[in-house]
Amino acid sequence: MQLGLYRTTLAAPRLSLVFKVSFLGKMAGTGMRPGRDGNSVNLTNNEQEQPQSRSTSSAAYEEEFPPLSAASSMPQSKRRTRIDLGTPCEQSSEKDVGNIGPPKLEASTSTNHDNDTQLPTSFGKKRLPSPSRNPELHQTYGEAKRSLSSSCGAAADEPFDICLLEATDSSPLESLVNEKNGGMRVQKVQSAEENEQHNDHVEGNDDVLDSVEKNGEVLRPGMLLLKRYIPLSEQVDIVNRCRTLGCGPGGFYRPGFDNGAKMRLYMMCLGLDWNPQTKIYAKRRRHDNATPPDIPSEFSSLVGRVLDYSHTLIKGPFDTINVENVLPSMAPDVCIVNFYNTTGRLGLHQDHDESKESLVKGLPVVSISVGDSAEFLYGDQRDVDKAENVVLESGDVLIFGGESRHIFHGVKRIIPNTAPPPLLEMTKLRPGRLNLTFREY
Ligand SMILES: O=C(O)CCC(=O)C(=O)O
Ligand SMILES: [Fe+2]
Repeated sequence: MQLGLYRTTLAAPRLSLVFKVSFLGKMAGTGMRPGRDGNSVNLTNNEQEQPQSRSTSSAAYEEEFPPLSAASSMPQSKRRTRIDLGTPCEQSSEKDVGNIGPPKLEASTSTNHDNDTQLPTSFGKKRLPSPSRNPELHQTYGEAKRSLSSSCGAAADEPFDICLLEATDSSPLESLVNEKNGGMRVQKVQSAEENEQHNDHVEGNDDVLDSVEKNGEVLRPGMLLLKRYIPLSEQVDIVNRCRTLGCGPGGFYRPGFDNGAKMRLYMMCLGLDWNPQTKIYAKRRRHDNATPPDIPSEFSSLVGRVLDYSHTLIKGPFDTINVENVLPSMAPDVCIVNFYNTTGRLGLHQDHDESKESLVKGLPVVSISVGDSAEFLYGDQRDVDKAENVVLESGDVLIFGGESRHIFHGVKRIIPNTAPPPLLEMTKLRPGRLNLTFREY
């Protein structure tokens, strides 16, 4: 793969550009295709679904857990305990982490779309707390023992708390700023606009919170990586906001499958819910009928800035290029927020459950990483051995749209202890990685 041909770098705010772009003529939304099976479903008013569904292989999202029925017929020594089911990230060996291809126990990929038109059979009935929602089982680390003061996640059947302790107010942030600036008080940047404005004027300022040495790189046509795009202050805001939303209705949960498999991550959707089992977007969650929280306006404006910046990168000195053909703009109405423990991962998959119109236009996915770094794989096929590997660090933004909208991608592993220490200090984010992917349905 001649990625070098596509590389473009832009270090901001110095705006030093190195263009080696030879691909710009071949965009214009070509090569786009809708979902593979094009199945559509008509959903009841109760769920108010968007009428589009496609079948991604469920296997990409599942981990290698046997169905519960299979587990009960296993020898005791091989059975997974209740703890296993709740915390595979902590309990399972990492030997197979490198293999994120098709799981050894291939799950059924057939989706019963008839069922998708119904409310879940459990609707209206009291559910027993599932192991995956028992906070005890998430307590991986020594610190977690002390997390009982956490504002959520301390009682059964409450959402997963991505932070270990009560979130702190702005005082530690300010004290850190004071420390780093020799006692000079720096106002915490609040809004996205203020933040941008601030970033434009911090050249030479090595303040740990807001100094960014942004580096943009075009990985492929329509696929860009913006290194360290998000300043620390904004990363803190993102964690705090996700934490608060994640503790409320429609917050973080650990998606599972009918066969007993569980994803190796915690998920929360904003705007619309995406169900990893049915691959369907809906206004309510299937498992608990909760309505996903709205996307905070700060998040939406961040996505707008990211796309504007990406367009600047793509355009470079070539005024004649229509950047919309290379990377169309979009207004996100969906955000899938994933939290990966340090042994979390996500198999290679395509994001192609959005509307046919969105996919045909190549409306981009904007992916934001906060916390521990991840080894991220991407490629043309669902083949780990042929995939490119890039490390996504805290504050990085990855965009894939246009010709790259259907790229296979996944998270091979989380690299422990790589989150910026001040971020952890200020947010008490658990060990692991927060990822937000914005899309327009
Ligand atoms: O965590 C990531 O970087 C990728 C997440 C992703 O691919 C998804 O949520 O569809
Ligand atoms: Fe994805």
